Amino acid sequence: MGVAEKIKEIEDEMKRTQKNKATEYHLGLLKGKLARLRAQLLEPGPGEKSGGAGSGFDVSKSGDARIALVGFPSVGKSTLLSKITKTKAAVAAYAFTTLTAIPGVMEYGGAEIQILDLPGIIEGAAEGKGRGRQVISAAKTSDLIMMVLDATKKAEQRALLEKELEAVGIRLNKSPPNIYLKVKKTGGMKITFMSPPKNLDEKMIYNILRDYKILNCEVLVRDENCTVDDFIDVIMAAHRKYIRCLYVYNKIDCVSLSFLDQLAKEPHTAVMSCELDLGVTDVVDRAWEELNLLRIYTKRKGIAPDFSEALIVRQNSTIEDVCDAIHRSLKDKFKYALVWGASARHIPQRVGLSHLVADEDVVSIVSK
Ligand SMILES: Nc1nc2c(ncn2[C@@H]2O[C@H](COP(=O)(O)OP(=O)(O)OP(=O)(O)O)[C@@H](O)[C@H]2O)c(=O)[nH]1
Ligand SMILES: [K+]
Ligand SMILES: [Mg+2]
Repeated sequence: MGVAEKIKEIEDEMKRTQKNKATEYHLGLLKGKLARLRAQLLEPGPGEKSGGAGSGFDVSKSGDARIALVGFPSVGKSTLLSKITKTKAAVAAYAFTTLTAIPGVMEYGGAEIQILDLPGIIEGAAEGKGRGRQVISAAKTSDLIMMVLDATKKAEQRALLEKELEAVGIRLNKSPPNIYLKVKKTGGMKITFMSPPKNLDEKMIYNILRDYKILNCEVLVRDENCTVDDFIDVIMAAHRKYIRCLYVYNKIDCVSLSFLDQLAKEPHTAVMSCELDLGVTDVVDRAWEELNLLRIYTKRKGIAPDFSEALIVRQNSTIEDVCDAIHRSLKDKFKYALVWGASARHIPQRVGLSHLVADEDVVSIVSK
């Protein structure tokens, strides 16, 4: 039996099994097995390279961050790429117009963001339908997934896509579960809960670990809300990727205003019409926010700052991080910095290395 058939068999058994106290441990074990098989399915087959060199999906990363456009066919992914970058991808009303990964560069206030337009994916993509596997592997390399959805299509499309991404180990808008797991050579299993868990117990964890042949280890569950799925994610940590996701509903020119209002209220969601050029700049701004990056403009004494080139640092960065981004030894010569912008109490503010910077701050470093 092939891996795909084994997966199908387990999924069918899970559907058949009623959820109750008596079946809970058995279902937990099935979930664990399913996670293992799914990881196996993603391993490249004989003679098949992962990502597939030459397959049109091996795009090298460039710029400060990468955003992947993921969605069903003909939702407008390529239309969006053509709108926000200089790259022109083929756009057409038929499904699977795009067959490979097409990179473009989006300039955003001195930051350069790579946008990866991908072929449409369909239900069953995780199991290798269409080019699903390559598309999802490409999406896995991104810093943000923009899930492009068709506002005129049924609401289920979003859940279906989420399920496909889940199946290959992508976790959207989630943090890694707060569970510590250390595999050891000897000593048996030591399982500890920081507070009584609501959805997990020692027996469940013990059974799953045994099934994974992990017999010596230390487990500390730090969050009372952790579930069996979370625990399996921790065991499978090498195959899990936690990625931010912005849900983008396109084609709002074809829906009613009240429906539009309803969509726009969902979390991590933006709405647009590429056709009417409505909301596209808002989508771009929202994507930038979701990336959690800051643009810092440096300024030399007596010269106006250059806003065409930004230094990119992570959220919660300090002047010290800004120095490191400019040059590794700069902070050794650091005397103070002058800051103009949202992080400054007055303008300019004279600050030290520990000062937290904000997006679009202008910084001038004064050295000894
Ligand atoms: N009404 C409307 N149509 C749009 C909008 N944006 C794109 N389209 C149309 O939707 C169709 C599909 O657009 P594409 O950009 O090719 O879609 P895609 O998601 O890249 O499709 P695949 O590459 O086949 O997966 C085209 O006919 C576009 O003209 C929009 O905002 N409103
Ligand atoms: K299309
Ligand atoms: Mg396309």
